[in-house]
Amino acid sequence: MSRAFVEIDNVAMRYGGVEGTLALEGCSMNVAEGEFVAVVGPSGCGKSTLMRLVSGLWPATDGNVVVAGREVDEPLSLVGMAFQNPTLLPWRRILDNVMLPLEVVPAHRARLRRERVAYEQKALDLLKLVGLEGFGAKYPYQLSGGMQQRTSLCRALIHEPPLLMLDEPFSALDVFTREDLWDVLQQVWMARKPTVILVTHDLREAAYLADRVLVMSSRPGRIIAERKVPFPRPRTMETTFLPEFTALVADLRAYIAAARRGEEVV
Ligand SMILES: Nc1ncnc2c1ncn2[C@@H]1O[C@H](COP(=O)(O)OP(=O)(O)OP(=O)(O)O)[C@@H](O)[C@H]1O
Repeated sequence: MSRAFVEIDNVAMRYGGVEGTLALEGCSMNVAEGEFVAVVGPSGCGKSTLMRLVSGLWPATDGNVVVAGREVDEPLSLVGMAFQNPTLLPWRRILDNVMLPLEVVPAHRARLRRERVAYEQKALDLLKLVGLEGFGAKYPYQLSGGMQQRTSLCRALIHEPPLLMLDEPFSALDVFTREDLWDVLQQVWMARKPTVILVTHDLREAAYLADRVLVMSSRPGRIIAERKVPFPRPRTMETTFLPEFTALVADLRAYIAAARRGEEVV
């Protein structure tokens, strides 16, 4: 970990003009290159908004967002995204949905033409990793919501982006599948060390996966607390039974409860 890869400086975001909803205000945070950061906070505090600004999907109303040393003013190509709503293209098979970033990101397009078979194998390997072996030829409507969410995780990973933006990527999954996918993500992070920003409501998930957990205030959202996560990797289910893990989750829960009441967090 070294220089900041993502720099968010005093950002505000208001939807719908001057009378609209102020989602973020005075929001600042840095994420180092190769760091795994989780963002937690009360419902509606602006977490998804923050993700959209960093990914370049929306411009900030005020303040600066810099990624890899460049002001973000258009959708980023170095990012892999998996959001709450998987938004798969219904007319494309699962394998073709996973391969979509390779067709969209210019650096991969030419290589895809030359090395289609190798890329397809990589997509199939990813599908296998998330438990979707044999589903590559299906269409999204033939898969459950959770399976579509897993597909969207594969799509976020296929082009090995240096920045992963994950907005509740596991929220539609049952607890066992979710915990399996924590390990998949942990494995991917340990192997490649992408910079990751994960938004989640699941405080165990944040503590299991992240190097650092940032807590947001109620809307308008800003970062009001941070906790480093000290547990060595690979973390396992045993880690989650440690008293220190339980204490960390309890602290995060208390921060969010205070934020919901509008209290300052120390
Ligand atoms: N496209 C939009 N147009 C207008 N208002 C919006 C839009 N998107 C979000 N908002 C508003 O901005 C605020 C923050 O929303 P956002 O989705 O970023 O919160 P969140 O923390 O991700 O919520 P949750 O935890 O419930 O997923 C909310 O009041 C929401 O209604």
